[in-house]
Amino acid sequence: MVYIKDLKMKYEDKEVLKGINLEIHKGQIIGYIGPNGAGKSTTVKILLGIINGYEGTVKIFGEDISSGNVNYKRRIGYVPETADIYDNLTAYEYLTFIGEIYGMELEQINEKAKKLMALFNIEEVYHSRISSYSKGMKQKLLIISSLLHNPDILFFDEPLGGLDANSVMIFKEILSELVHRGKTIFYSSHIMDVVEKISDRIILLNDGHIVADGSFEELKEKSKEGSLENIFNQLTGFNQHKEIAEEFVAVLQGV
Ligand SMILES: Nc1ncnc2c1ncn2[C@@H]1O[C@H](COP(=O)(O)OP(=O)(O)OP(=O)(O)O)[C@@H](O)[C@H]1O
Repeated sequence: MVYIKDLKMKYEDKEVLKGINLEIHKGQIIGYIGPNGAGKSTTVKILLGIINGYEGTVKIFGEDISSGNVNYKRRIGYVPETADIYDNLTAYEYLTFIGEIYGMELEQINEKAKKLMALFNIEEVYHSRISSYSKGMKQKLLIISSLLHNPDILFFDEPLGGLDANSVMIFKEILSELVHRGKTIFYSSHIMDVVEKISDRIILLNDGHIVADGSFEELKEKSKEGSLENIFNQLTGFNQHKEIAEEFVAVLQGV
């Protein structure tokens, strides 16, 4: 589904991706993790064709995305880390707009959208302006808009922001149901216990390189660490959380 060969990306002089190689197969949930600023969103944005100027080869559904053919985007769904949602619109208007971009029929969009809003318990705001939504309600709308056109690959960048515990449970079940039906999911997040539980394969990006790639069990065996959080700390060479926290509080107190 996704083929990445020797992917490099620079912003001005700053080298963010330093040669990434990756193949992702159908029906997998990939947990894509790494420290802040490691280049996770950059990778996703390259795959989505949002940013150019990279070096290397990127193929989606077997086709090189630099060919200029953007048809592959019809088969992709995306929940960005931060979304510029048109919040003067109502959900009805927004989802109609998104659905039509993907070539769906108005009636089909409306029927699906209403049902999905109801399943997420936000049907009563279908005709309210998005600006009046809570954070979690907006996030549910974003999730719905990424899935409405039934895409084959899903890119989720920190998708749980603002969701309550019940909705998180529903969302995790949705992911496993989608994967059962042959969808492929690329899931980038800092919430390690969720990544640990849902991912078939975990990829850790650090300093522009992939430093770990395997199932949670494989990573655990290799690094001899317990939780994914511990493995993350070990592989990114981080063990000063206590000292940093103490110093932080000392600075606050003017010690
Ligand atoms: N448009 C841009 N122009 C210049 N530098 C950028 C731009 N976008 C990202 N960067 C830089 O590239 C690096 C990687 O950013 P990116 O957003 O891909 O990281 P990330 O792994 O998703 O981080 P986080 O976990 O904090 O979301 C950062 O140092 C960031 O400052």
